[in-house]
Amino acid sequence: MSNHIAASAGQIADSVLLPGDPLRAKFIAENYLSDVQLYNQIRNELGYTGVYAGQRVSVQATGMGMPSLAIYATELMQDYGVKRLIRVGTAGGLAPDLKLRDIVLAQGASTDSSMIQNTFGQSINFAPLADFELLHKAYAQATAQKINVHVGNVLGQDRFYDDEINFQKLIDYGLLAAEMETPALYLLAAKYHCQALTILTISNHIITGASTTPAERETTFGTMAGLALDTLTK
Ligand SMILES: O=P(O)(O)O[C@H]1O[C@H](CO)[C@@H](O)[C@H]1O
Ligand SMILES: O=c1cc[nH]c(=O)[nH]1
Repeated sequence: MSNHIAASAGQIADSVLLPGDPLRAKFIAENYLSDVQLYNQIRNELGYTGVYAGQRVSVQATGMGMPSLAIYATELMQDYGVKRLIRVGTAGGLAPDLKLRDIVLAQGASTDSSMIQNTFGQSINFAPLADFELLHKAYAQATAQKINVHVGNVLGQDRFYDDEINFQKLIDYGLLAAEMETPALYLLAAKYHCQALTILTISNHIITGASTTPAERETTFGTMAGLALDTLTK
């Protein structure tokens, strides 16, 4: 057991999906995994281990924002020896060509969080990057399954409600979408020499104001979850 995860040694697989929402963890475990064991209910941040395509995989909710994700990612890698982590999250679209339910592979993650500066100091702007092997596999799986994906830089922002941020400037510099966890995930994966990737579903568009319904989101989460699981196991 770690500070926030109740699993005993060996109960968590080497490969883990990381949704922010605990109910998304439950949805993935119930609809995609067989032989499922619930290993964590602390704070309702549900964690499950099961089997997908003959391989053990876990799914662990992280909560919202980098401080929360950092707790789960750190404990998974440091205390449970997890090696591969794929965040499966929602994001607000920024790029004009992004449509609702599109999928984004986060190649890099820009941020206004102080977490990078707290790690490296003021003079280094560390670039949080996806693991190339996972990114390449996810892209290949998406292509084989005719899932249209966008690949590029995303914003991991500290605040969901942020009146100060200049989204237009970020769009001008090619950022695709905004979410709240990926820079911390990529930073910590680098620290622990693990592989990490974020796959995002566009749940709303920040500029146009378009938004999906909860029911629509559930189906699209399925596409993202299947892609992440295939990336980890095939
Ligand atoms: O859907 P999840 O994975 O929680 O991700 C996005 O949704 C939350 C905000 O509503 C933030 O956590 C953001 O990153
Ligand atoms: O962080 C997020 C997640 C989904 N949609 C947004 O607009 N922001």
